Amino acid sequence: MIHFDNVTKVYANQNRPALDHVSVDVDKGEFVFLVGPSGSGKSTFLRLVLKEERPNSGSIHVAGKDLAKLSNFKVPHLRRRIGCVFQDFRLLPNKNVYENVAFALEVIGKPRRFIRKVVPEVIELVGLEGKAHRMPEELSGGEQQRVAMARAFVNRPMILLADEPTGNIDPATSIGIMKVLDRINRTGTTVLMATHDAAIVDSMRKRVVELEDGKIVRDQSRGVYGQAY
Ligand SMILES: Nc1ncnc2c1ncn2[C@@H]1O[C@H](COP(=O)(O)OP(=O)(O)OP(=O)(O)O)[C@@H](O)[C@H]1O
Repeated sequence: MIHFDNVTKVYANQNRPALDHVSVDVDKGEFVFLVGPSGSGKSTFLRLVLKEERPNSGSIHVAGKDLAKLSNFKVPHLRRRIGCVFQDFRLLPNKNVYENVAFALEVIGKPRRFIRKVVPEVIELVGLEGKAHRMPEELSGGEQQRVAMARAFVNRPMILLADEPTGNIDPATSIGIMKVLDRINRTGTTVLMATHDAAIVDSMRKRVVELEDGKIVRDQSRGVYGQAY
């Protein structure tokens, strides 16, 4: 589903690569944690998957497509098939829960009847039934992140990228967020989550890919946050 072959990314005016000869394969339906210290290249990896950045060398395939050969006008189509969740939720403050989720489908032209059917289903999937008419400011951080996950998932993306999704959420609430990500993963969506949250990584026992100074230093199935000896 995601295939990096010897990928190097050096940002302009930087002498050290953000990613340095990275090769990794993520299969359809996998759940992968991307861990590593601040500045190790996790966000750069996610941006390359979305073709928000281009590598200096190496090749990247996403869902069988060589991103180097993907013309600019096809990039929005790629991004439509990849859901994104961020640390800071990024909800529309003047739309309620239902409208925030529905908006993701409206902008890609889905019919109103379809939207009315699937939005309540996804709101229920993330555990927010009964809260569809709340405004973001009337929700806890954990609930806002559930809305963001519903919005990212409502179009049934093949991949969900999560960049530090529990970064602004207390540990007890984070467990609920991870249950939703696990539920999304069980529908067949490939999940790639960048995180510093050791407790969460240790509790999930999923594949762990660790970056350090832009290099993969560990790739472990059913791993933990720190190196397990
Ligand atoms: N737009 C940019 N321009 C120049 N350098 C950048 C840019 N984005 C990231 N970098 C540099 O690339 C390296 C990797 O950064 P990246 O954001 O991918 O790390 P990260 O592991 O996601 O860190 P964090 O956990 O703090 O988010 C860092 O040295 C960073 O300073």
